[in-house]
Amino acid sequence: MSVFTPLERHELEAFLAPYGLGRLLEFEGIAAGTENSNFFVSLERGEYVLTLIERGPREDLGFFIALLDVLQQAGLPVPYAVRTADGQALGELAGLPALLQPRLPGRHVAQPNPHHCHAVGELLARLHLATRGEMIERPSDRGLDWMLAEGPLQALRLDDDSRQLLKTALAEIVQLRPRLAHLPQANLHGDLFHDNVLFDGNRLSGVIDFYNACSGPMLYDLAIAANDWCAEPGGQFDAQRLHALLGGYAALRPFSAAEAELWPAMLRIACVRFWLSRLIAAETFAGQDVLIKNPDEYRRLLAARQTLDAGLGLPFAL
Ligand SMILES: Nc1ncnc2c1ncn2[C@@H]1O[C@H](COP(=O)(O)OP(=O)(O)OP(=O)(O)O)[C@@H](O)[C@H]1O
Ligand SMILES: N[C@@H](CCO)C(=O)O
Repeated sequence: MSVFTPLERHELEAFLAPYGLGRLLEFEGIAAGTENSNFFVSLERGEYVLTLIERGPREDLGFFIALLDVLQQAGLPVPYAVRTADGQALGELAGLPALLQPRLPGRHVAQPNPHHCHAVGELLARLHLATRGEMIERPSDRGLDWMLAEGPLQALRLDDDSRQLLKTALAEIVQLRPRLAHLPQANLHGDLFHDNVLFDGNRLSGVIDFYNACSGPMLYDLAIAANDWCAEPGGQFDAQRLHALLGGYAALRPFSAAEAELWPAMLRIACVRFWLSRLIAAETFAGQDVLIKNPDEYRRLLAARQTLDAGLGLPFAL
């Protein structure tokens, strides 16, 4: 399971004392997740999730805390940082930065349907609208520069067809880069997969795992979500789910003409990002007891995105 840093009860109790939330009743490592160590923590005064941040520089944590405060104030169901009695959001446990957040209700959906996709589209639009006015700058550490640096290295490990597929996609990124920089921007979730959203019945009750959040083109966030929420196992889009996601989004934030034009390319870029990160994770954690997601799924998605079926473009382009 993906608890990289196990905790002893006594060290957790010492960490939790300044929050003033009562005695520790129970805690349990969470198997899901691939990047950080997470624990469900039951305290006398409520249910929480403790995250030990395993990846990324500590100075970025101020960004996550500030962004989640903005989103919580905008009414989004997010895991903002609970403060200690003297106002500290960020602690340290087992030598790692540590955050305590409310445990959000609901469960992950294994098989998203159009209703779920519509709700995710709306949620993403609300997230973008809440931040576009006063976007908090943070370039993604897995942005275009990273793709162009890592892509050629990972290409060396691939078979001929896959290498060609990746190289074509990287060349497209180089060519489109100046236009991508002019797309409308906001803060992005950056990883809005179905294992990062909770539903309580039909109600979207939580969005979690903001550790890939950044600032950037809003269209990129939508492409990441579309690739995960609306694809068939072979990589092709399910038209009903895709229309539901895009419709839910566009009802709150209509698309621009430039976004409509760049949509097919943005879907491919979002495939490259996760194909590469999964290839790297598979290599880094090979043989370890850590959840490793299949890189090949994103090779298939990228191959399927070489052409976009008529009717699957952005529906409400201006
Ligand atoms: N605030 C929360 N409320 C309820 N459940 C949560 C919360 N935070 C995390 N979880 C649970 O813990 C699991 C792992 O958390 P998360 O996805 O943040 O881990 P990660 O290692 O950072 O992720 P990923 O692999 O998605 O990048 C989630 O799938 C969810 O079930
Ligand atoms: N959601 C990512 C893992 C975390 O970045 C993936 O499915 O590859």
